[in-house]
Amino acid sequence: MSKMRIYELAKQLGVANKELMEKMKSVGMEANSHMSMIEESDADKIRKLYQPAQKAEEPKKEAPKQEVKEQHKGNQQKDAPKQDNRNKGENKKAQDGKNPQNNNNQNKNNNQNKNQNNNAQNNQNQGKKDKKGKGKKDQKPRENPLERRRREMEEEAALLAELEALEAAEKAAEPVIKSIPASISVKELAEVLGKKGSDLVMALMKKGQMLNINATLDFDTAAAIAEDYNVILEQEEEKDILETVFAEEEDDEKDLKERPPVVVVMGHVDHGKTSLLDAIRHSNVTKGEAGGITQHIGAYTVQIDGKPITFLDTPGHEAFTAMRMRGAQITDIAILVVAADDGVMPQTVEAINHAKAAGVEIIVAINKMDKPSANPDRVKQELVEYGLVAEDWGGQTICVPVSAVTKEGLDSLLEMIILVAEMKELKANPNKHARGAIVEAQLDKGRGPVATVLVQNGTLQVGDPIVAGAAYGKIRAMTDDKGRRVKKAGPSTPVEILGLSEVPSAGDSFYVAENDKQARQVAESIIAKNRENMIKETPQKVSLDDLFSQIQSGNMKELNIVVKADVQGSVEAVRQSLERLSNEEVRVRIIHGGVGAITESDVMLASASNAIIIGFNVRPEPAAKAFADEEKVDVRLYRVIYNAIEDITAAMKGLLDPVFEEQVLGHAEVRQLFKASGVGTIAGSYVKDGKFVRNCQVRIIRDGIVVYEGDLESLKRFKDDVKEVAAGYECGLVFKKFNDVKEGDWIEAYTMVEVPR
Ligand SMILES: Nc1nc2c(ncn2[C@@H]2O[C@H](COP(=O)(O)OP(=O)(O)OP(=O)(O)O)[C@@H](O)[C@H]2O)c(=O)[nH]1
Repeated sequence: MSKMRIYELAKQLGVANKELMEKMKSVGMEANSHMSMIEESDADKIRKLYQPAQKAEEPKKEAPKQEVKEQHKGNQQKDAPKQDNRNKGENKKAQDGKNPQNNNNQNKNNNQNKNQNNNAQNNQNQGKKDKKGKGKKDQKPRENPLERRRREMEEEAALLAELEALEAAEKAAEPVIKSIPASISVKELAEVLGKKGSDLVMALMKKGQMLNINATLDFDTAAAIAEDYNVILEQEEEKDILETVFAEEEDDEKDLKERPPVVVVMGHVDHGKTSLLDAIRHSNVTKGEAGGITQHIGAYTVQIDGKPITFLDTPGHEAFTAMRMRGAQITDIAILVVAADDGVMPQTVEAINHAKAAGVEIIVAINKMDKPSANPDRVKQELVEYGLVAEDWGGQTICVPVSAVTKEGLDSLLEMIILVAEMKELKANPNKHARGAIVEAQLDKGRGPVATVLVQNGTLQVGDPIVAGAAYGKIRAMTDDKGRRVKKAGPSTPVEILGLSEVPSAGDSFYVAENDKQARQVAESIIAKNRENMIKETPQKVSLDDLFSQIQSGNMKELNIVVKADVQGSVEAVRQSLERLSNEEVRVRIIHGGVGAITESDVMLASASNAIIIGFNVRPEPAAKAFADEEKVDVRLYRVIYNAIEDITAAMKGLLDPVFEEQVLGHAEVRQLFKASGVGTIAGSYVKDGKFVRNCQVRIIRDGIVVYEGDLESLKRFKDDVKEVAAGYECGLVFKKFNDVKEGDWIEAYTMVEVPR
């Protein structure tokens, strides 16, 4: 055992927890609770501190009990030793310090002892002793045998009572160990301690703790109270509600049917994951992606020679490790894409590690073979270092040279996937309630929460009541990856579902409940638990500008952040990247992450927990913005994750550059759209507040989400270009390179102004 709890050591050493903790503190060790763990080496040091004292005490502690027991035995057999032992028994009390008054008698008794011993042993030599004159001096008046027997019996009874009392006392001194949840009411604690609630309240009051019977105590407080009652509390392990309610029974072999493999494509940024998947499904996703980086997980099934393969498209940038991890955990095979002209890169290694950790089979696709600088041997060479030895090099790793551009090698790659899948004998039971994972989820204006899910076992059906974390609901509609309405989805099938009460988190498991009521109840208990945790985790305002000075002055040990983003995947990505910035001085902690606009409740949480708010592709609701100003909550808005990471890194080092801050000029609502040849779409809008000026910058906000950010191409009143349009007037807005504006869109006009730090 390399670690132990303080109370265990106290028990070993036979000392009170408090005393031991004091001792530990006196030698500079941490000892905040008797439940704390300590290293065995520290325990040893403490043992040494107690050793000399213990050695001296040991015989005192152990021997008496032994002797009392022996004496009892002896009394029943022999005469002389009985007397001897009884005295020892009495001595023991004195030595134990339980009967200090006996100390005075100790010597006397000892003497008596010795003398009586002598008497007993030398009865036969009485005459001899008398001659020497010793026996004569110690001789007692002769006792009547009946009286002697009565006296012996009385002594025996007294000794037995003493022995019992001793054992009872020892038993009582041994602390009782009980388990409680992470928090408990005073009343419940009293029950655990075997006390009346009112008695415990009184006892706490005497100690200056004014608590009523329904007050909730956290674990540490309850443990400290329990210690006074010689009860050691252990915290019950928290069970995952979902896993408890939906514990899965193992499937019968006969119910299992073959299922398609779930394949994830991993690899370093720009090594061609998206292009490869595109080539496989003959579509072209790359073109639609903002900035060329895949930011949302996708899932779809392709049929290869009549055999289905489900692909999960995972994003490539390091910031998306979280999403990739989830991808790896719900998949059977990982295609590791390595560009032949670039070789093994940091995220290649990361991907290898994730795949290995998840026990996923790796197939290497050496991509970009069409490039003249392609060097597949170098890739194979580099992979060896990570335990992947190519088959043609005598190893077990399948490596397929491919080109997403020329499509060379794609057939071999797919063949290999099918081969590996067949070898793995992937099976599931389609004839039961479904369970699986949320691959991606977002809020859709018209449809509500929309989630892409992957069924892992069972069959998911329209109408099923499901739970995924705090989200629950009856499945209203299901769409497959080709956008077709479906009624059922079996194992390894990705589908988009509608009907959830809220947006679940990507990576959450989902379960089909027995009925709507069960689904709601389970989700509600999860919501209650989350709320409880959130309240617990709050207290102590910070802005990025003064972060460094706060860290320097030692006031800042934790940088709390609330993250809001357009899709759940980005929340997770931002969370992962930011938490990784933690260093020795300050821990970066994401206290809340969610999808959608920044709301008043986000500001409230940030204010209460001294957090800053990071918005990624979202804006604050107007009321939330005002509230944040009032509460002095620092709200930072970003379009790109890198910039958020850069800012926070710089702030932590005190290196934030003087920045330009945007100044909002006004807002307008789009009321009618006009098309004009040569101009594009003109958004007939009404300026609600502030003003719009020529050449200002604008962002188009739809349901709290920024759908466009850029320059205002032209500002019109009727047919004329104007310099400025004030609140209460209509105007025509044309956006630079953007025509997808819709009626009801909210337009924010702003300009950048330099602000001194
Ligand atoms: N010549 C050549 N270029 C390729 C090949 N595959 C991908 N590319 C190019 O490499 C670049 C990156 O490709 P993507 O498919 O976006 O790479 P990715 O790994 O999905 O990148 P992220 O989504 O940003 O992580 C693009 O310019 C592609 O056109 C290939 O086989 N040959």
